[in-house]
Amino acid sequence: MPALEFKNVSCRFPVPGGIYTATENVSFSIGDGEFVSVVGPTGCGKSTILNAAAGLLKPADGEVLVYGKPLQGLNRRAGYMFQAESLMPWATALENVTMSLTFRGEDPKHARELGMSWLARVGLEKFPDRYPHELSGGMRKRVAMAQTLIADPDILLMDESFSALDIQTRQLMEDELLAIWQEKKKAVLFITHDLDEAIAMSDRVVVFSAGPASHPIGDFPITLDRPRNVAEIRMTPAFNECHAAIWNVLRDEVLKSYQQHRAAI
Ligand SMILES: Nc1ncnc2c1ncn2[C@@H]1O[C@H](COP(=O)(O)OP(=O)(O)OP(=O)(O)O)[C@@H](O)[C@H]1O
Repeated sequence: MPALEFKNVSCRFPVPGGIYTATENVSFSIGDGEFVSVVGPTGCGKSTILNAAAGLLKPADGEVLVYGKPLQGLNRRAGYMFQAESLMPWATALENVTMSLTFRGEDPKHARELGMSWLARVGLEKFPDRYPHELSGGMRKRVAMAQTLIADPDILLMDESFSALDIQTRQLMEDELLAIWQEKKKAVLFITHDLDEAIAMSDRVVVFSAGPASHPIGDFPITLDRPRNVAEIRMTPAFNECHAAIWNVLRDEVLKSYQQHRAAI
């Protein structure tokens, strides 16, 4: 049974003068423990689909199934990691990481121990008492990753999670995420505008068409060996073959989207 399934999901938004159909009849699924990336031109509905999977947005038509059950309300089996900073500025790194456990009423000693083990897992065991403004952007992302993973969600929803980072830090974070994923085997829906990142990380890459009424137009299995080092794998011929095949489909959509934006200016 898939961890997450989109069945004919259409999402529409009221806009001045009418209704904008962002996505139309989106159907694809993510198996338990599978890492799936969604790529597509800007504004094609990637975040919209992720919000529908999180239960933050109710589709106008169709449904999202979580382990076979129609999603109603928030997706409680999922953890989210967005592009924007999600840490509480008034809480230390450790307090941020353990926040969900604290809200759940977990024993504080247990929460602290688990929090410290997650901080160690992301390489921040020496900084439990630092506040977000005392950490670098990469360190804050590590705290956010530990904060998401400590709740042990079955599904990870990640929206451009690393795109604000410099390239070296980004690759370190990607490797870190892959190492944790390899160990814990969560189902991952990974939204990115970066095709290289999508291929390096994923088991499958789903390509969305340009909007409006965006929908999947390609679903590519990525059979590159694991474990992967995201910087090294980009230099292999197999990676380049995947890239060429997917870009062949994505290129036209990116051009369409670019022309639409130019026409709208
Ligand atoms: N609340 C909203 N009201 C009106 N239109 C919206 C709303 N949310 C999204 N849209 C529109 O729906 C389309 C899809 O938006 P979405 O943010 O999902 O795209 P995206 O693929 O994630 O974009 P990007 O790659 O630029 O982050 C866009 O045209 C956007 O303007």
